[in-house]
Amino acid sequence: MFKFGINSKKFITPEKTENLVLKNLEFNVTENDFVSIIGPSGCGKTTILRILAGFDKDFDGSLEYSPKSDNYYENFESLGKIGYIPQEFSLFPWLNIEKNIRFGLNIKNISKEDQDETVERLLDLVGMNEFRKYLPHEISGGMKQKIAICRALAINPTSKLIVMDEPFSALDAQTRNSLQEDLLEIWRKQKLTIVFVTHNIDEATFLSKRVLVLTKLPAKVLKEFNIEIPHPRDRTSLEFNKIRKDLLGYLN
Ligand SMILES: Nc1ncnc2c1ncn2[C@@H]1O[C@H](COP(=O)(O)OP(=O)(O)OP(=O)(O)O)[C@@H](O)[C@H]1O
Repeated sequence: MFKFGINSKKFITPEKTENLVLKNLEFNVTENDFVSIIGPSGCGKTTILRILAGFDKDFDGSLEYSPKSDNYYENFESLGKIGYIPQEFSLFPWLNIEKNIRFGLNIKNISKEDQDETVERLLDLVGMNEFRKYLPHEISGGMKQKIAICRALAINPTSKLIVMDEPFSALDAQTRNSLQEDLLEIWRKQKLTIVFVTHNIDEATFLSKRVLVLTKLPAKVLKEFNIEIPHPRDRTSLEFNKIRKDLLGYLN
């Protein structure tokens, strides 16, 4: 689907020195992939997602969309086809759940009927129809993140690429596990392609088709794992724990 090839990505520090964050970092993402990125703290994972989402284009390298071998941003970003889901719940506190989902559709001048249809479909998708009139502070953290996912899907109705930056890290273990299952369901139903950053090895093993382990700064891909265990995955199985152990070995 696309090839990420960054020769270098630098930041200027407050001391006016160069901080080389990414160096010769390459990976491919295919249609309907689920790629997780793990690596030491501060190694540049968010920077990669910000580049993928089109928020930061100040780097040396290229993003190639295939099979057209066109410019990645022309295919994705300019058409508003990338959904970005940050770590923190990014809902408007003064709008109810339904209006939060509808917000992006309003600014895109989508007809009332099409908006209604999209809102219904997404609320059904995450099983939150009965909470449509609730305000964000009246629902749980896990629910908020489900609505954030709906909003990303609503804003980009033709979106196929979703990038997620530790979206479940603020949640308790039980909620996190159940949202992981919901996300896999959404990924399957919507035929999405997901690039997912996490610190949690269990989460990466449970969700991903592939896991990229990054080095410390300047980051490149240390190891790529293909996880071929069919879904639903059993977190207590031997094969699951073997992958978890291997990932941990590389991360350390
Ligand atoms: N806007 C910025 N200006 C200057 N330096 C930045 C900026 N954004 C990130 N950095 C630097 O880039 C490096 C990578 O940061 P980034 O947030 O991408 O890492 P990360 O792997 O996502 O971190 P964590 O695992 O802690 O969430 C850090 O050294 C950080 O200080």
